[in-house]
Amino acid sequence: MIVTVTFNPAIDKTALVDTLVVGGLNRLRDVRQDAGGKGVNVSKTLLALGSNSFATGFLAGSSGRVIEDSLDHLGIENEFVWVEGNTRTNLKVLNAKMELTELNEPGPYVEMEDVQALVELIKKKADPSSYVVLSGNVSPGVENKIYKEMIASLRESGIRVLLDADGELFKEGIQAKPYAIKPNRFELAQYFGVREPESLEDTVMLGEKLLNDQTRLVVISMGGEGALFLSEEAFLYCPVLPIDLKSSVGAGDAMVAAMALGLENKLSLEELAILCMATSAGACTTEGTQPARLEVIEDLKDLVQIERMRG
Ligand SMILES: Nc1ncnc2c1ncn2[C@@H]1O[C@H](COP(=O)(O)OP(=O)(O)O)[C@@H](O)[C@H]1O
Ligand SMILES: O=P(O)(O)OC[C@H]1O[C@](O)(COP(=O)(O)O)[C@@H](O)[C@@H]1O
Repeated sequence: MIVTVTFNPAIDKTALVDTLVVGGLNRLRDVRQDAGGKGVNVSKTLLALGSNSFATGFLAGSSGRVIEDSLDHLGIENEFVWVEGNTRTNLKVLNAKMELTELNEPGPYVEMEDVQALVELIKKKADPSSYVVLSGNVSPGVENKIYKEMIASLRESGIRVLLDADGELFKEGIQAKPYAIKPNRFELAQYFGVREPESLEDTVMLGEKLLNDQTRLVVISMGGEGALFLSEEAFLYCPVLPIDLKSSVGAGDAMVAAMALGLENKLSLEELAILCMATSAGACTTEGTQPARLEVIEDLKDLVQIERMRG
């Protein structure tokens, strides 16, 4: 069973504008809403891939109900800890050049006792065969060391964690050596306090420093430049797939879903890379944060190219 944990879910509002004017009036078109937040998107993608998951985290107010209803409607098993306030709405604006501007709200306040309730819920659902996906930002009130503490505590119960976070959450979380991680190139550089590496070799050099006796899989996503897959088995580079881009929001989450499924199904690194590339490219072919249909993902798999950098 894959358990997805979203501390700070969101209703994702995606809209188009010809040119985004900072400090001026912008009239949005093609506005659409999706139940989102990183873990929620991972669960939705897993469903598209034909896999069940259990979605949990924090929800609040009427926006929280919208997300819960959406998961129920899709048939995704879920149980959230309910807190005061209202789940956030995040605005994603794409201009005519398909450049994305994201405006993410902070989300409702969460007390430490709510975090305790969440940890108990996760432990009730997960067992040593489970992968727990910890992804995204946390709500105000939650400390940056939370993922680090949760990874350590889940490990005591034999549960493996896949971490997808940025900034301090990532920095702290890494210290507890999660089983798998998916930084993008910016997050990787931020972690090491360096400028974004330009070459694949330099990116690999940073990424391999994060592999260790417990962190067995490092996937570095590079947006329109593809992704790197590092494990003790091999180091692989996959160039980006040629697709008709609709929205890249949720592409990272799609990749995380494919990683979790690949690990659960014990795929080889090469098979896992193919699934990740096809699933994330598929997410880019849909509007908003919707995952692609399984047939689309299957077709995209044929386009994946793999360059072996080591192993
Ligand atoms: N324009 C694109 N065309 C095809 N695939 C893409 C595109 N943008 C992203 N992807 C795929 O999605 C993956 C994750 O995207 P990325 O933007 O790196 O994630 P994140 O949102 O986590 O930063 C990429 O590694 C790539 O496989
Ligand atoms: O928790 P954060 O870091 O604020 O990110 C939340 C946002 O990320 C998303 O999950 C999309 O993430 P990706 O584009 O990285 O896949 C949106 O659904 C959501 O609004």
